[in-house]
Amino acid sequence: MSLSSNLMTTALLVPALKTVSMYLALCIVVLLLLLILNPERILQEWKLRHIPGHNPNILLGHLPTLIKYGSPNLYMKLSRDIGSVFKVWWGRLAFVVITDPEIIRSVGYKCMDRITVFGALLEGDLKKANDEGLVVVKERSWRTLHRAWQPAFHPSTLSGYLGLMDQCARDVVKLVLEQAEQQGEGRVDIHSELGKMTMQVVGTCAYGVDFKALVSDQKLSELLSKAKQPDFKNRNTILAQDFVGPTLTDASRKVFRSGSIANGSKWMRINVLLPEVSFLVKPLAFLFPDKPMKEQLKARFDLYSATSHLISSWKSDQAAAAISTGTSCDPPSKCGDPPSTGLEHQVLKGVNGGVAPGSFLGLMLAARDKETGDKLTDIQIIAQAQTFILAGYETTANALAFAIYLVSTHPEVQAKLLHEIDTQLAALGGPDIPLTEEALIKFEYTSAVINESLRLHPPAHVTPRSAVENLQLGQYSVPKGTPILISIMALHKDPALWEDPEAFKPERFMPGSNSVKPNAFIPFGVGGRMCIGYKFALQEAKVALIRMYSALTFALEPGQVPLQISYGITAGPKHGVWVRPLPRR
Ligand code: HEM
Repeated sequence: MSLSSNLMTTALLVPALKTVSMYLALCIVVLLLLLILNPERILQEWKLRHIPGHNPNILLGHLPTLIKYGSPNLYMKLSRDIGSVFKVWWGRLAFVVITDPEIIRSVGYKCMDRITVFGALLEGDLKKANDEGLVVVKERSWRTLHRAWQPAFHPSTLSGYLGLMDQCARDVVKLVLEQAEQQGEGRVDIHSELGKMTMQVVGTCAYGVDFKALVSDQKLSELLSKAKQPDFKNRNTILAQDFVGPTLTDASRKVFRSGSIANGSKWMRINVLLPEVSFLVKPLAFLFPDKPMKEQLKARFDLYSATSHLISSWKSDQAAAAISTGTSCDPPSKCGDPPSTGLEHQVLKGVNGGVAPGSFLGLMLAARDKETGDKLTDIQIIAQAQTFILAGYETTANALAFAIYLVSTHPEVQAKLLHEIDTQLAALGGPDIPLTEEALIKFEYTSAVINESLRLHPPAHVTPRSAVENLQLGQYSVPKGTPILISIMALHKDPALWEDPEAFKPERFMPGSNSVKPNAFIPFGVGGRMCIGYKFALQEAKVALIRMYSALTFALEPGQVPLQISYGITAGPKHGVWVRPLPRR
């Protein structure tokens, strides 16, 4: 091309480019103006104008501070600076945060729906399996589902879980020693090992099959890599036997890791910042997923497919059993029903030959709507099974890891704990005696240690609600639909409610102490939507501490005080809790 034609092209192109960039700049300005002047945002700001709060950035709200300091730390600061009702902007959406015990109680009882604006970016069945689980579901379906869940936490069912919990706690002691010896030069991340234990417990209770989650890291990665080989012979049978536990442990961990605003996909943050253009953000996120988004989708997919695989195996086992016993199987869909309902459900073989009570899955398959008599749909069942695992695994593992961290940094507490465990076990007949419900009641200091850890480090540090009607929050009124956040952490560390709130003092929770004010301690939430699994979690945590401290103490590896915590959907140790297990016997 000659020089003159080059010059001509440039002369034509430059003004054209200038026009395009001016046009683009104009579009951006208009978009920004539309976002800033967004009527919904302005209306929300107007309706909540009387609620105190720090001035937000016009586009980002308080997001940078929330991410930098961790949301509960900001709520605690604002609660001290402003009072027990204040406004925080998560990007372009204002939440009213409450930290007063009476206001929290009244909201907990009145408001039965959670607001779920920070849900993962999901589509199709993965979205349904998330949205129809008991934690997320709206009030109307919640009642039916809540009724279906209840028998799983009936006192008689809970005592049936004791043998399994006890066996898993003994097994984790062995595993911790093995891991420390073989792979960690004497050190081990106790948080990770406890995660395997809680997964083994919830998984086995949920499905009634040995979850094989309590394995070494090396074995876990071997199993996972085998699970990924598509042409593995008899994959289906082997999956249920060997891969489900490890696959679900790995997937659940990743759901939490990449599911938070701070550590999750940039698309999630954009979605929070620009809810007005969510219809654009979602398809873009699926077209150009970043690493955390890919991790989240893969983990959700694994969780979904492993769960639905187990449900179909469960159904075909039931069908086979029905045929072999000559039970009617007509229509064929009836074969999917579990053999019994309610509390008299089937007793299944649990971990290591121990007896686990009837599985949660069995309950879900047996559940019928009280009014319509309808069964739960397959997707509803998958959603509940998935919820059981997600809600019960990470929370309890975090609670136990925090307890071990706190005990290891407080020798005087450790001495009292060891004394109680040794004396009570000796009185019961020796360290290997199986634990019963009556026996557990006697471990009062162990319970106090768990409660005080849950006060200082509540794994679920916040719980959301949506105002069911125009509400009065102390001196402030808020309109129907206002998103509300109950800050459990701020309540648990309120200096007006707790003497020396940052100190670890299990004595506060000992019988006879009057240090715990009414409604000031709510690690499991409050009202109708309080944690349905709290007794299960407390029983599991107590058995685990008794078995672990009966056999071991833990020396904290240097450089971990104060412990770094990551605040996402739950609060958990950011880099684990690294300890040297020291055998006591
Ligand atoms: C230390 C362990 C645990 C902690 C700290 C914890 C904490 C919580 C909190 C704070 C809530 C929200 C309550 C509210 O909004 O008022 C909740 C809800 C829930 N938790 Fe837990 N939880 C734990 C263990 C478990 C276990 C073991 C399970 C089941 C196996 C479970 C299942 C659930 C379910 C299904 C909900 C939703 C209840 C509903 O909306 O009706 N949790 N949990």
